[in-house]
Amino acid sequence: MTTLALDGLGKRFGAATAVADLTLDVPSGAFLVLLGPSGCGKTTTLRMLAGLEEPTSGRIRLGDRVVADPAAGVLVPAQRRGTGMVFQSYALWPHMSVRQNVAWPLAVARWSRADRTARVTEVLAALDIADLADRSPAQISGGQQQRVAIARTIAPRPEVVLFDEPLSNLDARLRVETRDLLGRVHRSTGATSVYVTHDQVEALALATHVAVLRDGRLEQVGTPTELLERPATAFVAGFLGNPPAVLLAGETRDGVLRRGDLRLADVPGGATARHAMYRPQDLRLDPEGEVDLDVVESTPAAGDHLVTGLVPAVAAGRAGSGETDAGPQRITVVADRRVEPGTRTRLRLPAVPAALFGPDGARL
Ligand SMILES: Nc1ncnc2c1ncn2[C@@H]1O[C@H](COP(=O)(O)OP(=O)(O)OP(=O)(O)O)[C@@H](O)[C@H]1O
Repeated sequence: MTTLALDGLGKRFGAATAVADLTLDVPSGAFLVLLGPSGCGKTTTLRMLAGLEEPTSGRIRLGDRVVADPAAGVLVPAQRRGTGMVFQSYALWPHMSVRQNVAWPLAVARWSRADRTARVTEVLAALDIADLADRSPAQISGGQQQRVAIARTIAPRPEVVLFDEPLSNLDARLRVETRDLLGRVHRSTGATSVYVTHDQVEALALATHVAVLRDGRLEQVGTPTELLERPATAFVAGFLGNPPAVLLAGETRDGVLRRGDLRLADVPGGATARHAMYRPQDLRLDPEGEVDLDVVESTPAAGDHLVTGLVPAVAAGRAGSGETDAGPQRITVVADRRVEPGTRTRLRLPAVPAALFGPDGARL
């Protein structure tokens, strides 16, 4: 079983930095999801783990083996890392049957014929595709092709399985089905897995650990619950969760965070706060509330309604010079009734926000 440790990992492409100083450790058997907006460095990190990209700095350890350490001249080639990768495009051999595709890496690794046959039968059954064994990739659907690609990757029992947005070419229903299947496969193989996505619903469903990246840097790594309950930065708070936490921007004056005339929170210890965080379920729609909300969407969800609206910008002149990002903010709250889009209502805030974040985004 294999732990995974990145230590100060960095990758530059010419003058551009794709990944900077990435340090994280996950235990053996973890399902680590790399999550973040487009261009934040997820795929580059995954490709460095696979050995498809050479780091410019730092170190990668898989178990007790250093597989990349440019300062020490170490770069273990992809095929000797004990990793397997599932791509967004299924990349099956078109001229081979499903069975032959899955057997291929075992033949390359010189498994005996008997072991190959037994293992192929086992993984085809695990992925519910035994009845497709003799078809060619052209004769099966996209969802089935992705199952074959997953079967082919896990067949040689890699210690680390890497997934690069494997579900993004599937329709919504197949995405959920295949996601469940991936969870099942992970639980049964126990292989340490690293999974790249920008879909946080997928991330929260599968992950034992989530690393949120932004502009090539790690914002936070932890279990999904840790990140949801104790986000380290305003970015994580506003990115993760369905719906994510609500952040209201304001300005700290005389130890109080204010949004225009509204007092959001006392700020302890002479610190400067920039954002107050509220959990969507702690905000109530109330015509007597403190904050206006211009409703743009009202979606039924599990007996409640997700009401999305814009909190208008703080009036010019009242915001104060330091308050740069108090413009209209799109937020979603959980309400017990539908609210007509196009109408204005108000939000009642709890007396104390769930967290405060400073001007650098860090939690106070
Ligand atoms: N081969 C390359 N040459 C130059 N720049 C690159 C190369 N590969 C990636 N980059 C840049 O590095 C940054 C990180 O890219 P990366 O593909 O890792 O992001 P990502 O988080 O996976 O994005 P997405 O979700 O859109 O796939 C981006 O700014 C990208 O343009």
